[in-house]
Amino acid sequence: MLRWLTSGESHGPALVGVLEGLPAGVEVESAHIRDALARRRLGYGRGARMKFEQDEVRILGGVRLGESQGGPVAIEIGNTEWPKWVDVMSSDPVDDPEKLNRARNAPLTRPRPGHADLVGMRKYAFDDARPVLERASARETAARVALGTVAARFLEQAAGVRLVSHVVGIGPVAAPDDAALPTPDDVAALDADPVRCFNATTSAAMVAEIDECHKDGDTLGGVVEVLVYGLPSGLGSYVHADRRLDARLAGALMGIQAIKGVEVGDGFRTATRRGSQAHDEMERDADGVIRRRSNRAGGLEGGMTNGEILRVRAAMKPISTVPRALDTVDTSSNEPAKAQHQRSDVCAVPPAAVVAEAMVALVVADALLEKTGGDSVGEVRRNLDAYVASIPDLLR
Ligand SMILES: Cc1cc2nc3c(=O)[nH]c(=O)nc-3n(C[C@H](O)[C@H](O)[C@H](O)COP(=O)(O)O)c2cc1C
Ligand SMILES: C=C(O[C@@H]1CC(C(=O)O)=C[C@@H](OP(=O)(O)O)[C@H]1O)C(=O)O
Repeated sequence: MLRWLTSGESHGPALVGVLEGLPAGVEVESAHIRDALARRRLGYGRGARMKFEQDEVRILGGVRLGESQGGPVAIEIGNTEWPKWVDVMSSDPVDDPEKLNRARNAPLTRPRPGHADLVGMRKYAFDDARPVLERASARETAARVALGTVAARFLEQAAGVRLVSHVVGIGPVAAPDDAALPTPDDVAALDADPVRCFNATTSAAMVAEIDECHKDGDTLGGVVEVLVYGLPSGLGSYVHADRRLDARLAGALMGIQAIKGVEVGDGFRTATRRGSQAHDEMERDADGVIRRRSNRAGGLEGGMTNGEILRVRAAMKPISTVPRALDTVDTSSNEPAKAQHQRSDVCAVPPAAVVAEAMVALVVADALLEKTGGDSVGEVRRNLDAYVASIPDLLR
């Protein structure tokens, strides 16, 4: 079983992620994590913070000489902006009140509709939204991307499984339904696209939409898709609700800040079709292997992978820190007010795709280990090969 946890605040000294249950022998170095974190910072429409803040990666445990050792992997992501926040975000009490008497520490009492501010203040009995937004912030997703990178490396090395994430919609601009799917060979091109979109015409329209929205003092959401190539049949299970891989993927994706919907395969579009047009008909190929003529199911049937490309989508709502601020109530005076706004992303859909990819990697790596067991990459690979060789119709 693969378990993971993150800790840390948006303006704290560092985030920390811990991944427990990873087999020994996964080749992973801090440079791999640094590269993945750099991909999470990409994306047209991100706010000023992405330009000046840097991630500082340190693997603290579980990896020796570039290989996982079987123990929990702990990764620290330091924040170069920490010196500005040393007093306001100090974990120990600050003796000198002057140090806290700064604008940066002024209580935030104008909660943003759509953010965690108001309910977080009520629930944890704060009279300031600062501690709420510090932990609700998607800065935390940097730790998830770090852990997901380790999971993805495990998947590739143990099973040849590779992931791709891309953006299929920003606001009203959507990639055509019949657009070609990007493959793992297209990842460099996706990283180079300003909005992580595989279709040049759609990408240009998305950039224009972000520009328009920025001009209007508004924000945008969108839809991301994660594809997983090379999965064997039979990860997950139909036998109980909490073992269904579709349910586990949906939970993991919904756990990302601002994700409000998840689709598996053609998802909601499938609900509009007749059965004859909704499923993936089977046939035997020349080698006797049972293949599908289509992949509307997105590689999942009965809560299990079916050997086709896994395809899941997640819908992100528009950023709630709207520059042209929304109406709220000041919790210190109870008077009507405009919601707090200093700066914000206009659109964070491209980084959300990278975060979604990390979450899918963690869930799929967990499901692979559940199927194969194994304490080392070699043992996982042997067990997987033996299982695949035993599937009757694959005739191996
Ligand atoms: C990559 C990423 C970047 C985000 N950037 C911002 C931002 O700059 N401003 C903002 O208000 N919300 C941003 N969000 C969304 C908030 O974190 C999220 O709306 C908030 O935590 C409340 O959670 P909920 O939307 O799931 O209800 C971002 C989310 C992601 C995934
Ligand atoms: C820092 C990151 O994203 C932040 C997520 C976020 C939020 O409310 O979720 C709000 C913004 O931070 P601030 O309000 O300080 O400008 C984003 O920059 C990051 O992704 O690394």
